[in-house]
Amino acid sequence: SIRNTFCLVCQGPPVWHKNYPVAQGNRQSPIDIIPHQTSHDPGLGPITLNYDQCTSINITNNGHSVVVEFEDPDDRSVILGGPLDNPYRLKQFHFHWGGKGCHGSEHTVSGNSYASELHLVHWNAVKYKTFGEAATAPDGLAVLGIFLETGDDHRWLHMITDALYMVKFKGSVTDFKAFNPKCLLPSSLHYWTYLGSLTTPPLHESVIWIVLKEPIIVSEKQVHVFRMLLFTGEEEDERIRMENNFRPPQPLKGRKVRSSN
Ligand SMILES: Cc1cc(C)[n+](CCc2c[nH]cn2)c(C)c1
Ligand SMILES: [Zn+2]
Repeated sequence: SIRNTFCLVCQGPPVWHKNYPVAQGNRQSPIDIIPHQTSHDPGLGPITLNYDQCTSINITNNGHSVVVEFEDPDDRSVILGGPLDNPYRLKQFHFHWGGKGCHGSEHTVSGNSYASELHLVHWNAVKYKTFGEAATAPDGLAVLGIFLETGDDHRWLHMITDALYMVKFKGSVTDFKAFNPKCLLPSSLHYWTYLGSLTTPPLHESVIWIVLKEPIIVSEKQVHVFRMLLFTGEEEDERIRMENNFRPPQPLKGRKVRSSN
């Protein structure tokens, strides 16, 4: 298919460094996590997710992923504890996935990738006035990463996949109220944490990553629904299936990955 030559993201990771030199920086994400090389830090407490008052707004296809956005005028839904010095406000969550039979997580574990990866994006509203400002600060964002492994149907993921039919085209959006992402968490909140970045341009090195060790189980059929989405807009004559929207692992550059107990 003719690559959308104007969309840098669509030309993929190898060319991003030309417009975003930080792509070759010292704290880029994702990374390959090698469990026995992580350092267990007894000072690293548990994370807490206070999502019970969260207010989801809508679900949208932004041409790179499918995103559920939240109201964030106050600390109604925050992540706290673990490596974080402040509560971080939930802003949005989205997914990364592969193509048919190809896995699509961003982080890998000992070189192994999962079918998909869910990112819950939070920002430090104690230190920064806006999400945009926080997204450029070294301690501005906290992203909770959750692996999706294929197996049985996930009883709540249907709420998301049923909505995908409404946002097939890039630029489409539909209401998505009263969804609490707590239903997408695994039973254990044990995690790995390290300092990293956004995984698509502008690739800001502003993310404290918290990656849960335990994946959630979803069915291949449910992952396949994500591949029905399109990178392209309704008005474009070329229809390009949204898949493989993950960045491959980046050099660790001497960073420490810490492990909760
Ligand atoms: C300001 C900002 C810009 C972008 C492209 N993103 C998405 C990049 C991304 C998706 N998954 C990991 N990083 C975020 C989260 C914030
Ligand atoms: Zn992401």
